[in-house]
Amino acid sequence: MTDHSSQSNLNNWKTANHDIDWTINFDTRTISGYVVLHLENVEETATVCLDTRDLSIKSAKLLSNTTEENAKSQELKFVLHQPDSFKGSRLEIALPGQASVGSVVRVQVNYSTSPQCSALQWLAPEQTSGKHLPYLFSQCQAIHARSLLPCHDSPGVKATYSAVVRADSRLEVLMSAARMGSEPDNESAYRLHRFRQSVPIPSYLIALVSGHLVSRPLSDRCAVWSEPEMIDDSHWEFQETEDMLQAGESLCGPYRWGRYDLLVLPPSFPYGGMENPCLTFVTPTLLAGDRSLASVVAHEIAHSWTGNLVTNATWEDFWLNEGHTVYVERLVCEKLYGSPDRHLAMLEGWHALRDAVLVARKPDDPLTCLVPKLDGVDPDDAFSSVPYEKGSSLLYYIETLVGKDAMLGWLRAYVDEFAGQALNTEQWRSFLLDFMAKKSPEGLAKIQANVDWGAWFNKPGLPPVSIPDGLDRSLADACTQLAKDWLDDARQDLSGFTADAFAQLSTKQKILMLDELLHCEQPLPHAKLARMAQIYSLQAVKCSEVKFRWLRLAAKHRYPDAVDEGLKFLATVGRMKFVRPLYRELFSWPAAKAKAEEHFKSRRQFMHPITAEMVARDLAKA
Ligand SMILES: CC/C=C\C/C=C\C[C@@H](O)/C=C/C=C/C=C\[C@@H](O)CCCC(=O)O
Ligand SMILES: [Zn+2]
Repeated sequence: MTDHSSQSNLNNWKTANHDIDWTINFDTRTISGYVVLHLENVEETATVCLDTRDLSIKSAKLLSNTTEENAKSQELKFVLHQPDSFKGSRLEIALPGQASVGSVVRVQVNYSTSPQCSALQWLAPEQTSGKHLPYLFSQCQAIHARSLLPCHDSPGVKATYSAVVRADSRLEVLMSAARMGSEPDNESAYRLHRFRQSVPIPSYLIALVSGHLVSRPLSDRCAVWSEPEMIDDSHWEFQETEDMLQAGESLCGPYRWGRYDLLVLPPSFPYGGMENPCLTFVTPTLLAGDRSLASVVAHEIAHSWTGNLVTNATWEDFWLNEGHTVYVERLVCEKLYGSPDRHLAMLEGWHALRDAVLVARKPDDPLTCLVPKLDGVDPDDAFSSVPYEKGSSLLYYIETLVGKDAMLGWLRAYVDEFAGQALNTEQWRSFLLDFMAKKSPEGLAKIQANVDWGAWFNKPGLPPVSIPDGLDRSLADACTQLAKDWLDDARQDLSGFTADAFAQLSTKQKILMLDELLHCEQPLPHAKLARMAQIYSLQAVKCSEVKFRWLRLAAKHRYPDAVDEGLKFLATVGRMKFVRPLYRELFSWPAAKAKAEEHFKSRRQFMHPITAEMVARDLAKA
């Protein structure tokens, strides 16, 4: 298997387990310690080559298989190669001799991270809600784990892990693993925390957080964690978590991870959610006050099967993780909120796909293929809504061909077949066709007659089938009509527009209505924007998704208030889904560019390193 995003010799070894020992130093903003890799040779070699980025390697040792002999463990020679433009530096460790197939070695690497570690954001107390203790959190997907520990940093490599983490005794420490207790550290003023992840996971799912954290139970197996200041709102917002988990189990089988906890992070967290096993990380922008954005939790729950159990072998097959997870997310939400909600979500998703393909990129951009070539491409640069929405559209299209019962039967069989494994798109297609041949020959015939695999997998731009054409629009029509009224009304007098038409829409409908306006090329005069802002109170709206769309719409039509309002919003959120499009719109507006550039440069030090890097790349292209 070739993973263009890794420089390790992962094909020579099977990684069984990582033993991690970390000490967190908030003063130097580094983590120091070691990792022991338990490796079984699968192809003869005399080296262990690992992915690293910005790590300071102290030593490498070959551990004996008995603890008594460890004292005599053998120092190993190593070379840390020059860094690649985005893959980091290969760590080449020389073994004392050729390792033969089937032999097992335990290699310990002692190292420390850099303050510039791309997987970590260090927050000073003033950047937290509580303002009196520091905070640290990780984000490893796609290829940032290598800045946290030397490893075979590829999603096709799955291993268990154990961890011992020492930290300031005033702080909690959590990981993407079961908590195995904590105690005062004998040798320091730190507290020592123990963790165990017994389900093999890829390195991108290793996660760490340390801060002033408290928790509230949501069910026997679910809790929500956050800083004390956010725990009440978080506990209310995510009350549906256990229901979503049970809905996921009814679709995909038993939940295999033990606990399902949620962590609500500080505003700088770059994504809506991250499916770290046992401890999903979510952005505080989900705290809408009406549970309207809880579908992100349904998404992260769905990853417990599609992505975390059944995993893309490389990042070129990212749609296997995200397309399936969006498809399952919307089936989960259908069980909680009904079928019209599922179709409304698919219509909203189609807007996101159009935006990704026609606005953020160009329709012929090879990175808008469902299965892009990533040789020489940083996965962070390739990231977009395409694998999520073109991928889930393909699955929904197949459902319309074979019927929902056959599709749900396939989904469960797919999870059962590939749980614990990683696969690529060709393996996915083979399994689908084999399953249908056995269970639904008529469905197979429809797939073979209608699905143009080459167009779906390898053609840039929108898919060959327009999904919205066949959807239930019962919740969408009011949104589309209101948007059309604003666009088509030629009167000077706008008093006919009242607050009620918008107020009676649900939050999800308001989001769709604003997307209809946003993705229309018709001009929107400033008088209309001013009337809309006034009667819909858009400057004061709490829901981040509504607020973002309003600001983007206003900036797109060069409405002057959008500059200061937009920059004020950008100073409060770190979610790239909002930050990048809004900065891009302001960077593209000649009258606003200098102010937006200055704003970014002044904010950069407080931003997550991934977000800061991606906005800098957007600015360079502006
Ligand atoms: C074709 C793309 C190939 C590889 C990209 C893989 C990872 C990209 C890296 O940037 C990590 C992405 C992590 C995403 C985490 C959560 C998302 O599911 C949600 C993003 C949108 C949101 O904020 O809601
Ligand atoms: Zn996802």
